[in-house]
Amino acid sequence: MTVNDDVLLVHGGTPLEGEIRVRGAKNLVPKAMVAALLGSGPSRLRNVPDIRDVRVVRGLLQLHGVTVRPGDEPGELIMDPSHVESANVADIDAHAGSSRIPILFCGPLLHRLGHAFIPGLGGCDIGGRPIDFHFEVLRQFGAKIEKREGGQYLEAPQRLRGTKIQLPYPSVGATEQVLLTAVLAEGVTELSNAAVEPEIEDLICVLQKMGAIIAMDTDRTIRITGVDSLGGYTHAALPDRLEAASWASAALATEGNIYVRGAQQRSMMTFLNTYRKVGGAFEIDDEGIRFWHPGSQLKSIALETDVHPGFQTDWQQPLVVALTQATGLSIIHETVYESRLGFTSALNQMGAHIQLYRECLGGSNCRFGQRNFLHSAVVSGPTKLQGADLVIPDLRGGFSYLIAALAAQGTSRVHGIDLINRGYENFMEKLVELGAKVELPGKALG
Ligand SMILES: CC(=O)N[C@H]1[C@@H](OP(=O)(O)OP(=O)(O)OC[C@H]2O[C@@H](n3ccc(=O)[nH]c3=O)[C@H](O)[C@@H]2O)O[C@H](CO)[C@@H](O)[C@@H]1O
Ligand SMILES: C=C(OP(=O)(O)O)C(=O)O
Repeated sequence: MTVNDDVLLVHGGTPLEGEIRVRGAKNLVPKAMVAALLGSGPSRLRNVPDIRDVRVVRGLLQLHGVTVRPGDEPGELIMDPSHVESANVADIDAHAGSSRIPILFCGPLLHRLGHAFIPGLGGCDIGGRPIDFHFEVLRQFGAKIEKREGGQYLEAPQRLRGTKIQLPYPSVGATEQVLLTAVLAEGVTELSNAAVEPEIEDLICVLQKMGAIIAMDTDRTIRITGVDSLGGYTHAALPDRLEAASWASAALATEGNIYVRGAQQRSMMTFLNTYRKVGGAFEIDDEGIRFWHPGSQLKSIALETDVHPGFQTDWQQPLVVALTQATGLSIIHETVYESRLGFTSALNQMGAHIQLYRECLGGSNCRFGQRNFLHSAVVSGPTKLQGADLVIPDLRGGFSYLIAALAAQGTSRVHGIDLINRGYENFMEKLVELGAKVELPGKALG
């Protein structure tokens, strides 16, 4: 369901209980869809969630002449790039500001067409989010880049060449940029200081199925041997570990019990360790993970976000809501995005005690220390939360507000809920299934 109405009424105080299912990861599926552009034949992607970022990429692929149609199974997409060369990309501007994904079209389009136009990016407003690494690596491959009205124009005067790249920081997007470009470049590319998130490993699996040669070393080095052509792939996307953790945090904050079908231990090990330290309970089986509040007091913790295998930054915001219910002082050090703690001011209006600091309060000094970024927090708990008027600031912050409203006494009005559809499939139906008391004014739910 797509929610057009912008306000959700949340009557808090009811534990979330029941079962929901997570499907393919928001941070993998759109990239696997972009990879289909590299193939000479059709690709088949399974476990595709119905979220806005997928719809955006589907639109972009179609604009570039890729035929995208549902397969026989629910959540299956078949993408045929046979007609990319003859596509007319007139309406690309309509996709400006839609998501982070358009930047990843650079390599595939340069290989196929010799040129690309990339509209301005969207994504969550949680920091400056520059794309300098992306352009720097594309230049190293031999691309020419020019700023034009509404975006960036790129050209590859000749076949892109493999190169030696050292990322200044293990950026997920820049690592994917290198992978999607190097697979068809001439010769070998060696990427050091690469990001190694599970979604990147899954993208590597997709590319290997297409015929790519990619080796991952243990020291964040990825070596790609370019090939002359790639075929299509058949792949089931890895499940969304970020959505799964959001529901786990919701179970904890509302004193509930949620079975997340599809959640996988392997990609969530760091989150699970932290969840246990906070006092959350979980049980893993072959189909998913059950998360619940065991009834005892929750414990405060010190937490630092980091690149994989560290604590993923997208897990941070929902867990902070649960930490408002823990006894004592929790310390959060956000080291990936400089402005990702801004969402806490609304939690304070609801009754939380969260103080932000410019200093690095974790065990390490990060890129944001000694600068003007409120990127550390001290959460003092437990505090009773009260319903409030909330405006959704970003994807995970938005889901965190939903959790806070569900945990609070009284009614909250949550504005801007459509943003959550960018990364959480059918979240309203899931909330209703879990017994949440939510209302879209003027509409029946459930
Ligand atoms: C669609 C998608 O997969 N989004 C994820 C992806 O975002 P995304 O790929 O945008 O995140 P990056 O890993 O690139 O960003 C990490 C850090 O590097 C900086 N940076 C990045 C690129 C660049 O050219 N220059 C630069 O300075 C960013 O400002 C940020 O501080 O990884 C993030 C980190 O796990 C997740 O939070 C996002 O959910
Ligand atoms: C930051 C996120 O996503 P994006 O990179 O798409 O803005 C997120 O999923 O929390």
